[in-house]
Amino acid sequence: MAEPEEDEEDNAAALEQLMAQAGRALQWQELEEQFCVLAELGSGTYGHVVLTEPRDGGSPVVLKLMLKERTERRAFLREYCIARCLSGHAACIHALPLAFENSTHFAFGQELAPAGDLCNLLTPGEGLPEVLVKRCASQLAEALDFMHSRALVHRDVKLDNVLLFDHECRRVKLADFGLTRLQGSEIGAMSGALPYAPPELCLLQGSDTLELDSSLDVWAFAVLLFCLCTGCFPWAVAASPDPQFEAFSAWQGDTVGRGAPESWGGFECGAQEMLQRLLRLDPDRRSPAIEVRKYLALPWLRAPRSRDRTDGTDGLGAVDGDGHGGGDGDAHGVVDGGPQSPLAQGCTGSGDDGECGDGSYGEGNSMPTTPASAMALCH
Ligand SMILES: Nc1ncnc2c1ncn2[C@@H]1O[C@H](COP(=O)(O)OP(=O)(O)OP(=O)(O)O)[C@@H](O)[C@H]1O
Repeated sequence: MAEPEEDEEDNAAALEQLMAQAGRALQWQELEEQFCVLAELGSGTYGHVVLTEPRDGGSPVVLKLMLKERTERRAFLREYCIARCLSGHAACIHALPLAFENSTHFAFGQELAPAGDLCNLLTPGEGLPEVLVKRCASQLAEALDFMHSRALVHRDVKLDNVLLFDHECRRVKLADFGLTRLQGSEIGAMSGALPYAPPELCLLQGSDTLELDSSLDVWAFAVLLFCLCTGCFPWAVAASPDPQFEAFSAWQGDTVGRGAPESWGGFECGAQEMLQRLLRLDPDRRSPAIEVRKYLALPWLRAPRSRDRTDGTDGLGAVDGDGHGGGDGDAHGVVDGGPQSPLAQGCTGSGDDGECGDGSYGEGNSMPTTPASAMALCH
């Protein structure tokens, strides 16, 4: 059997080979000559994502345009090749065999996710109905399991990078493989602390590095699930002296069973256990993402909201007329500390001891605003 280092070298060599092939095949093409740009779907650090119509007919195509002045050729080829490799999975966005460059941009084609991303759907401070959260959880777990089985670590699991094909989350896909790297790669400290980053990454300083592992995605996935359930981040940063993170760490290490911190009180026992296992402080002890499947049949949230079905079955009840679950259509909302919903109340709990199994969390719980919940959920 091959040693892990040999596997890593083989994977790295295979990716290099794909990138070299893609680089040789890359054509020079002016965007406007071939495509009519219909709309901008999003923009990020490296460029824009636009909906286009090919001038010679055919279905609309999404193009991810990356500014050459901000994108190295290798980085573009890596993202394109990884996206193509993952295209075979139902829960990974499908990248088309279409890539080109011109004087200003690199570009590659993708299928259209007609309902935008998870930021469109989430009402800050409120969270989604449990049935929708579970649909997202199960599909994203499959996507991550697929990536991790191929030694790829996404490294940017967040609400903005989960694309929707309908407003009921029956089909969601993981996207944006710009930061994806092979397991075992050395990664450095981040410039800005992100709420999705695990403690081992938040601890890195200066020129410290970390060997990339799938457990990093698992942590971010669990933070994303918390956001979907509550409309709040569990903490601003997974490091001291963040008070929410410190309370969570104490709970994780608690041997005397003092119960969940306030912000975890709205989760049912099974969901608390699941999230604790995905958020083990020691990355070696973190569960794989696919473990969420074991918890899908259990209830996750204690305070059912009026727009939730109480039986937790797969027939979604009322979602607003626009299908956005009560949002105002602004894709990038902010948790503003204003009036909180019952789910958000469930998020910080009742101030009760948070013990599992007492079923004492109702809709009347007070919801203190926390620094973490006052952060922008999406960018
Ligand atoms: N295939 C698609 N269909 C519909 N919308 C899309 C698609 N791809 C991307 N978008 C939209 O564009 C946004 C930015 O896309 P993407 O994350 O790939 O770009 P990025 O430049 O890597 O962004 P960031 O720097 O924030 O990571 C997404 O959050 C989403 O709203």
